[in-house]
Amino acid sequence: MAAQNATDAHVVTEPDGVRDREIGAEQQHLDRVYRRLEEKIHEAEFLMDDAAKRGQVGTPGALAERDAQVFRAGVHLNRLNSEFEDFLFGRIDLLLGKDGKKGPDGAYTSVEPADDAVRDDRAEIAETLHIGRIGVLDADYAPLVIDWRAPAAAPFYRSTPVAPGRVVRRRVIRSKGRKVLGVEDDLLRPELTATLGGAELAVVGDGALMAALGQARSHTMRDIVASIQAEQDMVIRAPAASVTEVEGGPGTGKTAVALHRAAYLLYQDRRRYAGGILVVSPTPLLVAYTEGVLPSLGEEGQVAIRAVGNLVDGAEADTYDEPAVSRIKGSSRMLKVLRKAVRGALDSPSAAPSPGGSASSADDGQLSLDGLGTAAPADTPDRLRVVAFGGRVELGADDLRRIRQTVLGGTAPVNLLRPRARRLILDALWSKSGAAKRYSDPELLAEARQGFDEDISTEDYFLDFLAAWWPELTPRGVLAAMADERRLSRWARRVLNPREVRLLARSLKRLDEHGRGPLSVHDVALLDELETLLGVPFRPKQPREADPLAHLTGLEELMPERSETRRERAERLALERTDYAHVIVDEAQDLTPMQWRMVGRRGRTATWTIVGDPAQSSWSDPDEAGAARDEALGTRPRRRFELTVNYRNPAEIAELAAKVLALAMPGMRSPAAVRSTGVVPRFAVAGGDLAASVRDEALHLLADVDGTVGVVVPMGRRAEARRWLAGLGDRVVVLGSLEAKGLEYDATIVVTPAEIADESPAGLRVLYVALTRATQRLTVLSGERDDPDTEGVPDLLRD
Ligand SMILES: Nc1ncnc2c1ncn2[C@@H]1O[C@H](COP(=O)(O)OP(=O)(O)OP(=O)(O)O)[C@@H](O)[C@H]1O
Repeated sequence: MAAQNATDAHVVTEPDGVRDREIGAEQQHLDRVYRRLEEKIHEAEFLMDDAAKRGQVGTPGALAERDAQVFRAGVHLNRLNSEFEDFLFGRIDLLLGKDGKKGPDGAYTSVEPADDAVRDDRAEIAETLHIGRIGVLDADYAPLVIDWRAPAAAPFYRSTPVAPGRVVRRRVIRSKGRKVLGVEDDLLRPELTATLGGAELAVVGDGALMAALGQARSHTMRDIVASIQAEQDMVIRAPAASVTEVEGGPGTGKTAVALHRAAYLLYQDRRRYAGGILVVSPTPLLVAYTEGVLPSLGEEGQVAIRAVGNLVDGAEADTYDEPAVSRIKGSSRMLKVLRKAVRGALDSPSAAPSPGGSASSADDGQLSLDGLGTAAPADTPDRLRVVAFGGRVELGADDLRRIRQTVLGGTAPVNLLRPRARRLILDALWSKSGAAKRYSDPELLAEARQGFDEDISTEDYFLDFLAAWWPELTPRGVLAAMADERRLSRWARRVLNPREVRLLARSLKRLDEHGRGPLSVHDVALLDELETLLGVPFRPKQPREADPLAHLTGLEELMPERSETRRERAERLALERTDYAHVIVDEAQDLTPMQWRMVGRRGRTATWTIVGDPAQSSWSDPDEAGAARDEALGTRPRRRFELTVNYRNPAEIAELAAKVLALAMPGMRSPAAVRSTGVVPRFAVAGGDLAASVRDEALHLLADVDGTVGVVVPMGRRAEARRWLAGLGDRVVVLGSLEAKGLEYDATIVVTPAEIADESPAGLRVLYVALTRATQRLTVLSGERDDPDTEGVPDLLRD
């Protein structure tokens, strides 16, 4: 059943004066809470003051103690200050519980009422709990406010008239600063005559959910903490173990639920999750839209929200490839191509960060060597010549090729193979020098060999040769090397067809020879894969400079620098690829196979929450993406939830969108809209001047709604559409069809639907996304290609 707990609940029209009296009662409670908060702020300030004084003692112990105290007090003060505004939002009035046990928050723990709590449909309220963004206890440790994430707050969200538990009345309190503005009640046991302190329980208002949904939208998402619905609450509070998968149509609250879940997990187990929750979002626009939600829930800094194109440090994708190229770059076939490319790129100098390698010759010692890659500084040397024991020893192109092939034989990361290559080169030189024959005594032989190795391998020429012949490759460099169509077709043989090779190579020409230049969203997953395939070689740590505490602790003496052990290296590599404790994937249906691999690497030991809607997928091959998702999640058990109610679109808009859903995914059900506005979508037809039509429609909608207007255009029309709408103010936003994902506006114009649908194989699903962004008004503006009928209804949206 749909979780319309607030909408199903019984609502009573209150007699005059009741509302004011009830608001007054809540005001009194809020005043008490504020007095208590002020006391706590004084306590925190005192603690900081005291801690600062202790710091003056100056011993290392006192310093550490001061730091810890100041930190704790600072966090405390910060939380109190930031959550001071509007943090009390709910109240539940409860029957007597089955047992009389209280939890750590001071509330009774029983979910079910006592057998004798109700007699002849009459009952006395036994407990009243106020719910807020943080918990506040009074001086006697009785709860003034319960944290919304505490178990005692769950009935506020979960109780329905069908399963009310102990809840008789649920109240949403609206306040601003210190002032209570209003209350909205739902009666969950309408059959009861309940009393509180002898007086009959009052019921006020027409439902908090509807009040929340009717508000004008701004450019940022609001939290839904005061009106979370029962089916949403089940997801938010689901145990963190393994994988929680959530599916639901547009507007069912998936993004909101995912963010509230992050806050809930932090509350449940802060030690485990602090700093370790990653939220992967499809676009930077959605990141910007949602990033205020967690701070409004009192969680700042512990959760990283990153767009999928910004997951790799230092790589900010700001470009979209055309659909045919995205399909190639996102496909798991790329893995084979990249594996070949990292090995092949050793012969393409641009893949190295800076061309090294031109070695100078020298004949001034017992040994000299000469890396003869002289044609151009960046060329790979094809000969190595040393003078040893008075004679010349040379490795030619064939020798070097053989050594390289031997070293590259396995699947180890290419950048980590240089030590092995170096060893084989020295072996080959030694063997060619014939020196082994001169020593019959094995000890002398070993000594001579050691000397030979040390002498050669410390010479600058040899180091230069190695740097040129086996350069450290960078992911960007390899990507740039793939822009060479001839080379790419070698690496992609039997994986990509010639047309695909051409498209891929051409799209990478945006980058210069070292891979600098604008990256597309799909390039980023390739870079991440390349980084794994290449490996990050160990670099000895630079001695640390001026650590002020070093002389106090003596730690430097206790821990001298050592070379890295294999285990340390494994740990370091694991750390470098930041691994999160929990990964939340929003709009999961859009991740390509290569992106799943990238995200999977960030959650190898994580628990997961994955929210998405297959009907909104812009990826053309859901089966391939599904397989990559399975691989990223491994064998972890999964728990599935479905969200069934659309809180965003009025029924009139949802019905229209359902027509496209029926074309895009026949048989798929769209979620039930929770409200209707009575305003049907408007159909308009652009005359000869599309720009003027779009502008006119935008002006209409600006007059119709108080909040935002989103204009969704085909990806290729983004730049011109921005010009068409210039000067209309910041309530109007232009979006390419792929950028509309996850966002919402009070009013939306969908421009030339057929063009959006034709943009890619997943175009109909992309159009479905565009049609489901509006909370109040929708205008569909057709062009010629839409074949509109006399009413202006485009072919795609007719019955
Ligand atoms: N319980 C609720 N109370 C108030 N508003 C809600 C509730 N649930 C969802 N909403 C609102 O409904 C809108 C849609 O929510 P959200 O963006 O999380 O949905 P979604 O499932 O991620 O949608 P889409 O798949 O289309 O991106 C938001 O404005 C959100 O605040």
